[in-house]
Formats: sequence, structure tokens, C-alpha cells
Amino acid sequence: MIYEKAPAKINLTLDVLHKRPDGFHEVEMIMTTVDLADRIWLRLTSERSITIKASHRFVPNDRKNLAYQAADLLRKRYRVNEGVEITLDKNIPIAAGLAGGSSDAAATLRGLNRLWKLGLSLDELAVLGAEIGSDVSFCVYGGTAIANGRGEKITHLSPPPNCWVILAKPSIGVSTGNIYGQLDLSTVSHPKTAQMIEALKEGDYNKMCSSLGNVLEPVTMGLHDEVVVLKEQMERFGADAVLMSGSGPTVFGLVRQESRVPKIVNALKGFCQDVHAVRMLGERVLVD
Ligand SMILES: C[C@](O)(CO)[C@H](O)COP(=O)(O)OP(=O)(O)OC[C@H]1O[C@@H](n2ccc(N)nc2=O)[C@H](O)[C@@H]1O
Ligand SMILES: Nc1ncnc2c1ncn2[C@@H]1O[C@H](COP(=O)(O)OP(=O)(O)OP(=O)(O)O)[C@@H](O)[C@H]1O
Repeated sequence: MIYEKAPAKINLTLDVLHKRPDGFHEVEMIMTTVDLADRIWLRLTSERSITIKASHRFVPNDRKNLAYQAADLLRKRYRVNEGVEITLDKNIPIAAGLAGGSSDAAATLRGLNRLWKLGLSLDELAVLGAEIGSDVSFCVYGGTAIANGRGEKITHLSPPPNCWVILAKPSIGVSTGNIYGQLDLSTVSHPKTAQMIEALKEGDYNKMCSSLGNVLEPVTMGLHDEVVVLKEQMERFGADAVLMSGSGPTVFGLVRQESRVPKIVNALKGFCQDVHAVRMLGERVLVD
């Protein structure tokens, strides 16, 4: 039995440069992993099938599950004859903009590489991950990175300065495809990506806070007032800086001073059920 941790990511920046002929958007985004994670167990089985056991009623237990797709891809590509039972203990909110499914797929790739003794490097697993979804390559490594292309070209960056991250997810669902589809590139205000890279390099917390930006935030906010209200409340309750992650609807607040965290969390819990206070992980998965 092999165990893997599958952490959530947040977007410190998310920029879209242009729409590509293949329908995807060319992105430039800085992501970092946080200490809110799904837990995954992989067990060899004698049958050649892939079985998913998921603890959450909204998570599919068939080939729609990204962990299933990761196992199926490896099995076919490397002609593996053994089967696997994948048990997913979900802690990351579903369809939240936190890459939960993508991180499960990435953890499955890392774990099966060990269980099936395939001897692949993280770089090779990241290339395979891109076939499953745009966020999977980043999740193979975790840590902090800038992603280009449709999200699969990864360049590692310095970890963020230490702070708390308060995550709050309103109880609405958004479709990533729909949010990208409604983005009007003629009106976007681009985030300060270069300044964010400097902030990380210098370990400058205030500069990191003032460099946050996500071009998808106004799109999701235009469709869902809940996200606008949540961001306003988190600012009002005292977070140092607040941004929506990915295509949303999760909003995160950065807080440097530990003593302020419980007050903000309790205030948010008054009107939002899904609130988590976590640390940045910052560092990458240890290489092989
Ligand atoms: C919003 C982010 O989560 C930010 O990290 C990602 O860009 C989306 O990553 P993801 O959920 O893994 O996305 P995918 O499953 O690959 O794509 C879902 C849909 O989002 C749109 N999509 C996604 C990535 C991208 N660079 N351009 C796009 O236009 C496409 O319509 C695609 O059909
Ligand atoms: N392992 C999985 N965990 C959660 N959802 C999954 C998984 N596999 C497939 N799904 C499906 O994917 C949909 C999106 O879930 P997920 O939690 O990955 O979204 P997300 O956090 O918004 O992802 P991203 O930030 O990469 O866009 C869910 O509605 C669910 O049906």
C-alpha cells in the first residue's frame, strides 16, 4: 500500500495573454501549494481493473475521476498488467478553483510510479499529466512555480514568505470552461507578474500582497455576487490581501499575524460554511 498527499493550489497571479487556435487560453500564472490536502492510498490488486473509492458523494468513482484517468494513462502507456484500488479521502472542496481533482491525478501518477516500479522522473510524470488536465503538471511538482502555455509549462520559483492563507468557498459551482469563455481580452487589467516574481525572490510579504491579481476574478464576480461579498468581507475582517483562486469561486486571504487568524475565520463562518486556515507549503515535492 502506497500513500500520497495531494495538496491544493492557489493562484497568486493568473494572466491570460491570448486565445489560442485550439480553443485554450495562453496563460501566465504563479501558483503555490497550500497545506490543505486530499489523502490517497494505492493498493495493488490481482485483477487488471482500476477501482476508485471516494469518500465524497460529489466525486465520481468511475472513469470521470481524474485519478482514474491518471492510472489508466500510465497503465496503457507502459503496458502494466497489474490493477490498482485507489482510495481518495477528500478534504479539498470540490469544483473550487483549488485544483483538487488535478492534484489527485498528480498524486496518483507519483504513487503508481512507485507502486508499479516504472522509474519515471517527475519531469516525465508532468508531461504525462498535461494529457489529463492543464493544472496536473504543476501539481506533479507542487511548491511554487510560474506556468505558461495552457498551464503545463512549469518554471520553479522561490517559495512565498511565510504567512497564513484563509480559504473560503461560497456554496456555488462554476465551470472553468465557461469562465474562460466569457473573458473579454480587450478589457482585462493584467496582474503584475514580474513584480510577484521579485516579491518571492526577495521574500517581501507586502510586495507579494500588492502583486496579487487574477484576470478571471471579474468574470466570475460578474456572474456570482457571492464572490464579491466574500472578498469584501474578508478585507473588512482584516486579511492583508484577498484574491479569488483560479476560475473560482474560492476566495483566499493572506494574513501575516497569527493572532488575527481565528477572528477572521470565525467572522467568515457566520455566513460561509467552507472556511479553512492553512499554511503555504511553498517547497516542491522531494525529487524521486
Ligand atoms: C483556472 C485554472 O485552474 C488556473 O490554474 C486552470 O487554468 C484550469 O485548469 P484545469 O481545470 O485543469 O483545466 P482543463 O480541465 O484543462 O480545461 C477546462 C476548460 O477550461 C478552459 N481552459 C483551460 C485552460 C486554459 N489554459 N485555457 C482554457 O481555455 C477550456 O475551455 C477547457 O475545456
Ligand atoms: N478526484 C477528483 N476530485 C474531485 N472532483 C473530481 C475528481 N475527478 C473528477 N472530478 C470532477 O471534476 C469536477 C471539478 O472538480 P475539481 O475539484 O477538480 O475542480 P477545481 O478545483 O475547480 O479544479 P481546477 O482548479 O483545476 O479548475 C468535479 O465537479 C468532479 O465532477
